[in-house]
Amino acid sequence: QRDGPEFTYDILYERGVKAYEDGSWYACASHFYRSIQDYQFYMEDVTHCRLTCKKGVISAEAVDIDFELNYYWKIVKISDCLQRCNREKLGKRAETPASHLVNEKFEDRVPYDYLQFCLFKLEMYKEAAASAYTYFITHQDHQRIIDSMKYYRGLEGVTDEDFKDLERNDIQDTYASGLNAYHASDWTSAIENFEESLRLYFEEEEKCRAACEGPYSHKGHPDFTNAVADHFLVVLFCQYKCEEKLSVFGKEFQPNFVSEHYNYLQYSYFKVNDMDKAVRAVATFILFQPNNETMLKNKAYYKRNSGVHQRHFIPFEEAKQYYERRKIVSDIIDYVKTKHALSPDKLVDETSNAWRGTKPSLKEINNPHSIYQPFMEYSKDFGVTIFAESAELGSSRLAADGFLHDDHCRIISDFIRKRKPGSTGVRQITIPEIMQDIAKENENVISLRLLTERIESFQQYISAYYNSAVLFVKQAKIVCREGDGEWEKKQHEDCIPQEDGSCIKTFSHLSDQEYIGVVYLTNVTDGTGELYFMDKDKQIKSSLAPKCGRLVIFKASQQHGVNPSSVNERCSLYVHLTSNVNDEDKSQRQVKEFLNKMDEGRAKQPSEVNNTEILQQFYDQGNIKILRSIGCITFMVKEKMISMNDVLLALDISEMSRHLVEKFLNLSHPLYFDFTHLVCRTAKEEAAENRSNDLSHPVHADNCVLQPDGTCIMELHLYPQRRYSAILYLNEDIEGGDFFFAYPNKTVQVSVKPKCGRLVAFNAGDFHGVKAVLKGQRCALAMWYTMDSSYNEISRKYARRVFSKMEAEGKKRTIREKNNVQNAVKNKVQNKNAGIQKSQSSSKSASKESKDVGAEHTDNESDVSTGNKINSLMEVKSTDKEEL
Ligand SMILES: O=C(O)CCC(=O)C(=O)O
Ligand SMILES: [Fe+2]
Repeated sequence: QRDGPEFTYDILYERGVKAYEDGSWYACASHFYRSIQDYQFYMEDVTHCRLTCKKGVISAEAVDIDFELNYYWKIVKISDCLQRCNREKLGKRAETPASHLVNEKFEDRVPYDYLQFCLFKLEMYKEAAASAYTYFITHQDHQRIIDSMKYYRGLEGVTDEDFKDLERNDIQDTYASGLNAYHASDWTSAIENFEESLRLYFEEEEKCRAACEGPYSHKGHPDFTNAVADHFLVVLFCQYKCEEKLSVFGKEFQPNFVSEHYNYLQYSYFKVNDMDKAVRAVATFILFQPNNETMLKNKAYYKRNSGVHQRHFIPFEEAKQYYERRKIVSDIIDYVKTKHALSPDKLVDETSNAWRGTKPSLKEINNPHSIYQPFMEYSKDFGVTIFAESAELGSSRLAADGFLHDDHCRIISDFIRKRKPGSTGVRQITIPEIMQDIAKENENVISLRLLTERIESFQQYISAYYNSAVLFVKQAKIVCREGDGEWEKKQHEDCIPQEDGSCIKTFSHLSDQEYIGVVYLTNVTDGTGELYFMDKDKQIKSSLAPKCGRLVIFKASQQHGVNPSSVNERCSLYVHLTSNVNDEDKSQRQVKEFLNKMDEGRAKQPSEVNNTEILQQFYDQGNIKILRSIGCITFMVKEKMISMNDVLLALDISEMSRHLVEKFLNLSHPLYFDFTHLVCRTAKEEAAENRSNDLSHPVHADNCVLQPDGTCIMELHLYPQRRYSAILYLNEDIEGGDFFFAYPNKTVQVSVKPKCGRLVAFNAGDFHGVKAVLKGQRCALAMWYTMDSSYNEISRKYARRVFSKMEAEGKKRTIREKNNVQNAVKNKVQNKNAGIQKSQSSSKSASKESKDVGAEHTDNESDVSTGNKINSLMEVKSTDKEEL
């Protein structure tokens, strides 16, 4: 068993991409090199297991029972062997394989494309040329890579030899040596090389076939035989391509690569007077190409002149097996293409040259839905938890929580604020209408991005749940029902309110291929406003209360209704999906195009990570009394619970901290906020004496999960994007609550007392914790920084936008008031104006002040060095803590 690598190829790939995006060329190259190497090791182990298990079991004695039982008995034994072998070879990795999307990237040689660019940036042109060429081998129509290769070739020091296929096996080289020897009439060496190249070929071909036996996810719920056949065919098509993949010489595919060996060999054997083998080589060649005239003439010659008979023409065994195997495989494929009940064009695209990567791979064609399958799994990691399924809700229905965070709910419901209720008291806005609003006011782009991204995720989630290849959005809209009980009920006496905002008298018959997904945007806490499902007799069978982030999925044909809510407003994002592409609402696509344009082609979505999740548990334990994100405090400003200036101050101070950290670490690339929040930890009631060893926040790192053995594992669904952390303390009138850096065994390395204005900054991978707060309330502004701009904290932009709008409205109001009152009492107007101006200017001066403070205090007070990690302590003269 190999020691598992610290990071597996999928993680390294992910990091490589990030480094590439950050312009960290060295990190990019090193991550991609390591990822390619790890992938090769990994695949070697996996195929080794497949081959040895199969050989071991196949050669074991067969039980003399009927064919089928015997066969599956063997399969069971092979599978048992495989599990053991994988566990032994791969250790923990066997349990958490990389997603097949990543594997496809490796199969398709995508890492080499990144690699060539990063190497180019590092001015490693020879290496860049090799990587580019390696990528080119599977992407021969790729203009950009062709241009890059031309460019590299023109550079000084780069020669033809540098353009080598880094993924090549030894077959080509050996074959080339054979050819050279042959042309130099060195028959012995020619024979040696051609025999070796054949041996390598058969070996590689076997490995290639074993590599095809990967996972498969089924469409629908096929019965046993169909499930086996489906998976088998996918494997078989993949295996059939192995010949194409290995029969390459130079950069060209050689159609008769295997049989050509026997052509050369027959002549070489003849030349060294090995008639026995020469005759067998003739027979082998004719097996592959029965109508080849030259070889038939040769055969006649041997018969005539060397006294050999027909019975001597025995093909070589390994070639014969290879040939017969391929013959059966191609018969099966022919059969499937022409006669199989499955639509053959769906099953395989004859012209596709999957391996060369210019067309979608066979797997995609054959199994399009599989890309969605892991999606639900993956969503769990983002906090989407299924809480009711068919058993509780009725068949083909699902409800889950956590699809949106509170911030998201507010941002999305904002779109509908200006809409007036219709005659039934329902407010709604569709995506095209949102687009129109945005076109008019040119704002809300960030919110729109969030909305479309969420709709898309939802669409994938629903597709995954119904195991459907692709579902199209027929309609998406936001629907709000006013919470005012009696009035609503009257409106709906003779019809059944629907989630889409309508109220229907009779159910129309909808296709079974249409689906509805609803995500609630508000909490309805008084037990009203439920969604309910009915059976055929209109009896209510199950119901569900709306709650921000809760999603419900059901078939459109299933009859549902909505109870009016009596107090709270009931808002939801309603998405109607269909399998019929003609019914697709094209505006979804327009929105995407629009966003792409807005983003200068960079259509990356904001982080989906729920940053407050981890701290939530402390919150639940009563340890943390205040936990506020920027989104949350922005909302509080809107609701007039706190003043805008206070929040602006927090934004500015955190911004200043970011600058400080950037400067202190001497970074050449900017840091972006990943997440900012205010945390206050309060002493527990119980006696302080008993708590001296308690921790308020256990030892952890901010971007990886500390393992019992002291290592720290980056989980892609957590926060690997976080590079640095900073905590700005806001008070010191407390006992306990020391921050500390820790050793991997969790013992204290060095501790820091919180103090108003003190900033601790560190590499997000450093271990740290917080000791119990013994007395008082300890408040801090926690900040996490990333170098990946696509994680840039959306709430910060949102807050700025909300505030500037509020300010603009404030100004408008001032002008309006001014005009109105001007004509009446001039003196009063002046006073009023003065008041408003004052508060505005104080907002500006507050933020300006804090910026000046930052400029004065960029120097750090003390350094704490922990090995190769960077920790730093800085003092920031902050304004009064009460301001926050
Ligand atoms: O409040 C502190 O001093 C540290 C908090 C922390 O480490 C975290 O929230 O991840
Ligand atoms: Fe932390």
